[in-house]
Order: sequence, then C-alpha cells, then structure tokens
Amino acid sequence: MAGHSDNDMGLPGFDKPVKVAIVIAPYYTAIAEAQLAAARSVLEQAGADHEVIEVPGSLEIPTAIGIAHRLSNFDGYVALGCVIRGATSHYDVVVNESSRALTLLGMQGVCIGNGIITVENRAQAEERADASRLNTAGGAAAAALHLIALTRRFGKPKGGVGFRTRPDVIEVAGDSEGTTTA
Ligand SMILES: Nc1c(NC[C@H](O)[C@H](O)[C@H](O)CO)[nH]c(=O)[nH]c1=O
Ligand SMILES: CC(=O)[C@@H](O)COP(=O)(O)O
Repeated sequence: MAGHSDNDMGLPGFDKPVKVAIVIAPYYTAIAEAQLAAARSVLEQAGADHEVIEVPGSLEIPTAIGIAHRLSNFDGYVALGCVIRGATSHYDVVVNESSRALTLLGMQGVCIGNGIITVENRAQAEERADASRLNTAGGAAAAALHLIALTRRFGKPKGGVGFRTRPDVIEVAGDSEGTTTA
C-alpha cells in the first residue's frame, strides 16, 4: 500500500509488454533517489520495461510527458518530484501548475501516476519518498500501471452489434467493390 490508503489494489497483470517512462525532477537528490528506487521496484514487480527521463524541476514534468507522448511510444508515465514550501508563493505555482497540467494530460487519455511530493519540510518529504514508509512513488507507479491496464481493457476489439473497421481493409467511398484490401 502507498500513502495513507488502507486499500491495496495489488498490481495488474499484462499479456503484452508494457513500456513506462519515469519522468523525474531530481530537485532534491536523496529524495529523488528514494523515489526512483521505489517506483522501479513496483514496475519490476509488474514486469514493466521502463526508461528514466530527468528534467530540472517539477514544472517541467508535464511538458516532458507531453513531448514523450507525442514523439515516442510509452504506455504510461510515472511523474516523480519533490516540492518543499519556501518563503514565497512560488511553491503554490509549482504545486498547482504541475498537478493541473498532469491532470489535463490524463483527461486526454495519457496514463500518468502522479508521484510529485508536495510538502512543508524535508522530514515530510523523506517519509513519503521512503518505500518502507509512505511509498508515494511506488503508489504512483502502481497507479500508472492500473491506468494502462484500464486502457487495454477498454481498447480490446468489441464483439456484439455495430459497424467496426478492419485494419486489413480500406473502405473507399463510391467504389463498386466497396473495399480494397490493404
Ligand atoms: N522549488 C522547487 C522547484 N522549482 C523549480 C521549478 O520546478 C522549475 O524547474 C523552474 O521554475 C524553471 O521552470 N522544483 C521542484 O521540483 N521542487 C521545488 O521545491
Ligand atoms: C517550491 C519552491 O519554489 C521553493 O523552493 C522556492 O523557495 P522560495 O519560495 O523561498 O523562493
């Protein structure tokens, strides 16, 4: 289980390979190392291949995911970062805008587990980054895997009524044959 949740959903199984990008902002080195280890452990338990993409700060994580989603072929993403409140309102900008941007990507169907820690102090960050304590990065990895599994569950060819296209057939309007085979 991760965070304060008492509900352990376990991990989904996959019958086809899964490719995940861990997009991490190692703003605080030791925190990032703990988050990365925790996320990797979960992805390895699920048999998911993964790559690590580093960005300077948490504000860059959504942009990096957007770029990777547009230009690469990852099934999902684990966003890892740590934002510790300072003396100004910049904390609110980083926290609110990074989470908002990740949510907007998610609403477009990008499978993202958000493991960006947003805390008041270093001790809170360490507790959440530690896989043996609140394990928020492990939870984010599990969340991404569950969204990938959901996508595959709903993306399976449907039986039942209704027209559906076939990948080997190109429908050409007005063609007397109606179809050509690709
Ligand atoms: N203060 C923290 C930041 N700030 C940097 C921003 O995320 C961003 O990289 C910068 O504004 C340039 O665009 N980032 C964190 O991840 N954690 C912080 O505590
Ligand atoms: C979360 C932040 O952006 C923070 O580290 C910046 O610190 P400060 O508000 O003291 O400039």
